[in-house]
Amino acid sequence: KNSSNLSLPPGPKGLPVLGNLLDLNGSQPWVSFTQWASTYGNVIYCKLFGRQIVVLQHRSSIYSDRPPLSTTKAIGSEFNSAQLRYSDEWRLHRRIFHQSFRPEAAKDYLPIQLRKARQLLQGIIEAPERYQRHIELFASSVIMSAVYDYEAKLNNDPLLLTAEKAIKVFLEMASPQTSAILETFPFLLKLPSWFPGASLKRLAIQSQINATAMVNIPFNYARERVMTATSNQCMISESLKRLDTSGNVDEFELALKSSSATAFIAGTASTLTVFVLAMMLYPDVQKRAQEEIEAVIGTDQLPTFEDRPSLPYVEAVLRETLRWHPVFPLGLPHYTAESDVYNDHYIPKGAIVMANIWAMSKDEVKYPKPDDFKPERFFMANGQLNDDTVDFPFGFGRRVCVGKYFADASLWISIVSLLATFRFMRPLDNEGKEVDPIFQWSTGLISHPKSLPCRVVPRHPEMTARMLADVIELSA
Ligand code: HEM
Repeated sequence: KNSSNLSLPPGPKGLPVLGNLLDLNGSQPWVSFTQWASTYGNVIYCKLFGRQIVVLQHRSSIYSDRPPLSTTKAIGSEFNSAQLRYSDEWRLHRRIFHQSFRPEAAKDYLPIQLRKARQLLQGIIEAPERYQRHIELFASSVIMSAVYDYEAKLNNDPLLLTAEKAIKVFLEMASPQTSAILETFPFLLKLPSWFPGASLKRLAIQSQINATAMVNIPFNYARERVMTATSNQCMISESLKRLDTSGNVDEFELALKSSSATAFIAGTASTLTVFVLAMMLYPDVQKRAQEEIEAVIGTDQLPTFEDRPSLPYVEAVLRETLRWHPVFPLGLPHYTAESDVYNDHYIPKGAIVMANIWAMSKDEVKYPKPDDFKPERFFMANGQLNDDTVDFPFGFGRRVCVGKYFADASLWISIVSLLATFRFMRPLDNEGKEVDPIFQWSTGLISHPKSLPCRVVPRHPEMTARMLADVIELSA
C-alpha cells in the first residue's frame, strides 16, 4: 500500500532479483500475461529483475512516456523515435512523420506502394522458394522509396543490407529479456569485447556501427538529390522544403535523419508472413478471397487501389490477419514518469506499462473462437463490413503508430496482389502429401513465423515471369 492507501495492482508473487521471471513464458510473455488475467484481472503488476511492470489487458491511451534504457546509448539507438522520452525532441520527430504519413499525405505514396507490390510479384514468380525474402524486400524498399526516394536493387542492395543488418541486431538487443538482463547487469556492456562471455558487448559495438551507417548514408544520398533538384517526392524532400532556415537547422536535420531511419523498424514484413501462414492453413478463405478478386477484376489485370471498396472480403482478410496474430503482441513499452492512480490501483512512478495487444486479439466475447482465422467475423448480418477496423495492433494514445495509414496501404496492396497471382499451399512430405508447415515464431518485440515453408505457385499454372510482366504492363 502507498500513502493514498491504494494497493498496487494484483499479480503473481515473485522472487527477489529475478522477480516473476520463472513464471513467465520467456519466448511468448504475452501468453503468460493473458493467462494471469483470469486470476488477477485486467490490470496486473509484476517484477522482472529490478523493473516494475504493469500490464493492461485492454486498450488504453494513458502514459505517453517511454522507459529510459541505459542500453540505448550503448547500442546506438538514440536516433529511434519510438524510444524517445516524452519530450520536445519526440514532438519534433512526430511532427516530421505526421506531415508525410497522416492519412491525406500518405495517399501521395500509393503509386510507390503499387509499383513495389508488383515488383514483389515478379520477385516471387522468379524465385518462389525465396518468397519470404521478397516480402522483406518489399517492406524495406517501399520505405526506401517513400522516405529517401531511393530505388533499392532487388539483389544485394548496399543500403538495404546496412539497414537490415542494423535492425536485426536492434531487435535482438531490444527484446524485453535482453534489455532486462542488461539493465540489471550493466557490467556485461563494460567487459572488454575479447572477454569470454562478452558477446553482448560485441553485439552492442556492432549495433552502434550499423546504426550510424543506417542513419547517415541514406540521408546523405537523399539530401544530395534534393540539393541538386533531382529528387522525387519523399519524406526527406518534403521535410526539407518545409525547413525553416531561421530556426535551429542542425536540430531539425538530426531529427529528420533519425526519424527517417526509424521508419525501417516496422511490422509490415512480419504481418505479411502471418498472412501467408493463414492462407496456407485456411485454403477456403484463400479461395473465397481469390474468387472475389476474380469476379471484380477478372484475370487479365491486377488490382489497384481503386478496387479496394469493391473487395470487402479481401478487406476482412487484412483485418483478420492483423487480429489473428498481432506482430507486436505487447506493443511498445510505455512508462510512468509520475505515480498515478488507475482503476483504483496505485501505479508507481518508473513502471513500464504494457498494453497486452495479444489479449485484446484473443477476446472471446468480441472475437468468438479467437484462434480460428475467420474473416467472416467482420461482416454484419446484412452482408456489410462492420466498423471494427482492428486498429489496436498499432498501439494507443499519443504514441500510436505514426505509420499506420501507410502500413495499411502497403499491406492491402501486397495482399490483394499476392492473392490475385499466387496460391499459397502447405509443403509436401516425402510421399507428396500436404503437411502442416513446421516453423518457429521469432521471439522478442516482434513475433512472426521464421523460415516458413510454403509452396507458392502461380494461380494460373501456365503463368510465366514474362507473361506476368505483360499483365503488369497492361494493368492500370
Ligand atoms: C503492419 C505494420 C506496423 C505495425 C503492426 C506497427 C505497430 C506499431 C506499434 C504497436 C507501435 C507502438 C505504439 C504504442 O506505443 O502504443 C508503433 C509505433 C511506431 N511506428 Fe509502427 N507499425 C507498423 C508499421 C509502421 C510503419 C510503416 C512506420 C513508418 C512509416 C511506422 C512507424 C512507427 C513509429 C515512428 C512509431 C513510434 C511512435 C512513437 O513512439 O511516438 N510503423 N508501431
